[in-house]
Amino acid sequence: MTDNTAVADGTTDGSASAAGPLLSVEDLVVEYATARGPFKAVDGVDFQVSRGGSLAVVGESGCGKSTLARALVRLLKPVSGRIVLDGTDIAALPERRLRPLRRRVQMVFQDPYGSLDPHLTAQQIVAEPLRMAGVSDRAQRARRAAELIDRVGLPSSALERRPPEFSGGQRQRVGIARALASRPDLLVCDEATSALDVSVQAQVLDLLRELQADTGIAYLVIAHNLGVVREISTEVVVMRAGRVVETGPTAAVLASPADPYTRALRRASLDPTTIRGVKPRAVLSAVPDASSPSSPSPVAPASPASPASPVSPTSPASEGNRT
Ligand SMILES: Nc1ncnc2c1ncn2[C@@H]1O[C@H](COP(=O)(O)OP(=O)(O)OP(=O)(O)O)[C@@H](O)[C@H]1O
Repeated sequence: MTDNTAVADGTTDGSASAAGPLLSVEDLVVEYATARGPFKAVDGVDFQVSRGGSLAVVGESGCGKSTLARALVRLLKPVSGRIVLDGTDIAALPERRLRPLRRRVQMVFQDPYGSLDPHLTAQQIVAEPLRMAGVSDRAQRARRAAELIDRVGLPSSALERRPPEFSGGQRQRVGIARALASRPDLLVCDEATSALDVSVQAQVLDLLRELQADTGIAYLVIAHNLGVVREISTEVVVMRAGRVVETGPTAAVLASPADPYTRALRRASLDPTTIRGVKPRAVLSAVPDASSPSSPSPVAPASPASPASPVSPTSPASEGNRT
């Protein structure tokens, strides 16, 4: 990377070819090894994200959203299916060939308290991906980190502060700056605002929208809050028990959902007893699942008594957090 400005403002480097979707997910299956055998947390999922587009994946707790997100950044290795990033299927690429592509898809995590190293300054946190990307000049890295911190709306004094000295919203801004450092084409935001107060949530969503307008970065937003989905996405994928039950333009799907499960999600998100858009599982699990009529309560997680490591040889622990 040699273009300081582009790195600093998060713009993509133009290496993506212009034709076709940025990301195409095809018949993706991700399993966990459990005491009772392999468990399909993501079961034949298909969707596409256009260049500069914004797609939300929505569904109640346990439907497989985070598993999907982690597979997309290859913190988990799918058992089958394709993840075609700008023409290259990364689903099964060995780490050596994956490494140069990792910078193009970055992730912002839900927990702004746990996803940043508390011992590092914001400058070190944001500069680290630059070092990994081969920017060897320390002064150059520091300059770019300062530009990114400014870009996400934090004062320059933030550079010398450590995560415990920030509020949740400020930490999430540092996480976004870190994710932008490698000039990704796609940001996967896994419940990136759900740990934040409503007003702070709105500020972070505003920031994400501004960044997209300025840079053309694409978003894949994992959310259970339909308010967030409305705010940030133009396309939506509704997941239930590892499968896609409905997909389409966000406005149309939320205005008149075709699937009973989406209707139940929408009702739940409007219900005052809903906690941050999540209805207690019992209500949603009452919606019959057309795809598996024999299972009366398919929304209930088929999670094992004792979750085991993923089936894939490439576990999150072994691949680590690349952002
Ligand atoms: N390490 C694991 N081993 C076995 N099963 C797992 C493991 N991690 C998740 N699961 C199961 O996989 C399913 C999908 O989990 P996942 O975390 O992807 O759901 P989610 O939709 O992101 O939920 P939430 O919104 O609560 O984060 C759940 O049934 C969960 O219990």
